[in-house]
Amino acid sequence: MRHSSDDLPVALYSAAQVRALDAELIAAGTPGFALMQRAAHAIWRALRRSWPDAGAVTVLAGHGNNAGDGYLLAVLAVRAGWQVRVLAVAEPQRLQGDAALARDEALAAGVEVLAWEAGHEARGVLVDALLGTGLAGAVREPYAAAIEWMNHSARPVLAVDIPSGICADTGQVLGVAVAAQLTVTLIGLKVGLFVGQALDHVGRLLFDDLQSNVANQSWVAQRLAGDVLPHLPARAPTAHKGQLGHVLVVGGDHGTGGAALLSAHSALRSGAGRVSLATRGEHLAAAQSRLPEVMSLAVASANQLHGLGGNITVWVVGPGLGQSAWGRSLLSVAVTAPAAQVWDADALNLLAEGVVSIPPGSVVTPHPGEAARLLGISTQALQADRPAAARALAQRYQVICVLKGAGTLIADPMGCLLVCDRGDPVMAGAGLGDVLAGLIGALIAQGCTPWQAAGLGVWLHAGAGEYLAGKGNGLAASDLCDAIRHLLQERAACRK
Ligand SMILES: NC(=O)C1=CN([C@@H]2O[C@H](COP(=O)(O)OP(=O)(O)OC[C@H]3O[C@@H](n4cnc5c(N)ncnc54)[C@H](O)[C@@H]3O)[C@@H](O)[C@H]2O)[C@H](O)CC1
Ligand SMILES: [K+]
Repeated sequence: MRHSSDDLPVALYSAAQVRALDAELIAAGTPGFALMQRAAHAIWRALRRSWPDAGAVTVLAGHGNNAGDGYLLAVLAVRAGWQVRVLAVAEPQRLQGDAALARDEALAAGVEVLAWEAGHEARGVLVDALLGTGLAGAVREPYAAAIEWMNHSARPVLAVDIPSGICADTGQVLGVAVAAQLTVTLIGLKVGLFVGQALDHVGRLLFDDLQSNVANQSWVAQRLAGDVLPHLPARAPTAHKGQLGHVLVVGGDHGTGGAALLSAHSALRSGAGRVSLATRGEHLAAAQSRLPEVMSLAVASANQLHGLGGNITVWVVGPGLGQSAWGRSLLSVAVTAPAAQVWDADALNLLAEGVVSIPPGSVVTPHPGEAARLLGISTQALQADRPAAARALAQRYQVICVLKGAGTLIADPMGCLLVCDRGDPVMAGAGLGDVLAGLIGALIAQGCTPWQAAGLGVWLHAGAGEYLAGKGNGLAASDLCDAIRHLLQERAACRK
């Protein structure tokens, strides 16, 4: 699944911030019940547009305001002549405030309200109004059983605000979560809709701000949207390679030369003026025949690398580097170089071991396993709160951290966070990280700051994956390079 992100805003909020926005709106004179009515209208519009001929809807209702939205939706559906049933997972008498008013309105409108039981038939479109931003801790019974029931119903599911069971801050499944075809989220986009396991649960995403005008509020993260990313400076007619940076890729120990070659290929195709590769001698013949444009050097010891330093703009260190004495010694030269640094793969494993310190302001591109090692936590703990992990890494090492995986995150040491909502499962394959590291290096070489290069690089990389997804699985990492080149050209063309 992917989100339909074209017309979504870029600002992402925490659950607490959305609750605060909600409270501010109410304090400013819009009654909570009016917001709930607007929410119901937004959900009903989305439901009718997505399933115009369904004719029947079953609302699964909890006992918070998320349920209130569901009860008012039921009113709209029954008025439109649809068959409507609310299955109340918590006793309807537990509802309070606006949610209780919504329940009363539904009963007055003639909506059938029954206590949920596993034996009920699932009719029409299922509306998940069990748990929203008020979810706290692992989903308890009978909510968990009702969520399983929905997931096994083989009916289309529309989630109100957020699929029940997904944490609005981290995107993690808290025990069990609704797998929706469509989520209609309200007031502000929650960061948890875009990261972690949420990507398997949200389905298509629609947004309605309920006219809350949240644009000026502070947010916790931003969607990585094409229109806020930098463009590479246009090349002057007299441009020459010396102005477009020199990327040095360092890596490729015994048996892992392909990773370094992929990074170098990627840097070349992404427009770096010059690309060099420092690798084991055994990879030289392959490098020279596959990438004749790249200056490939056999490096047996750290001393040989010292001599290269002077004219390099960006070091991309780590693809296939290994963790032997050879890799360690090359990495210890890299840290002394007066140039930008992009560290990937084994450079990060060596960093986690404390072999070297990384220069502040560098870019690191860990996958979850590498990131967990850097933080000294389990991969499971890391995945449970990816935004927090990306921020912690950026702060601990004073670097730009690109935490890879579906919903790649980019964090800086100040706590700024970007979330990539592009990409495709065809990208789950070997070598794609090597391509990303080379791409980010090439963007820095051409004048982007490390932060800009990380954002633009992740966006182009994921966009290239989407672009090639139609061709099916079996994507080779090197295929991405031409697609990235094409997308870079498209961005340049848009600008004219
Ligand atoms: N005017 C408004 O307030 C609007 C709210 N909107 C919707 O409201 C929800 C948020 O509502 P809230 O009442 O804060 O919380 P929930 O409905 O998500 O649920 C809280 C309810 O659930 C119980 N609970 C919490 N954790 C668990 C758990 N792990 N297992 C089982 N039960 C749990 C808890 O006891 C609470 O009573 C928001 O998402 C919107 O959908 C609208 O946006 C309109 C305006
Ligand atoms: K929900």
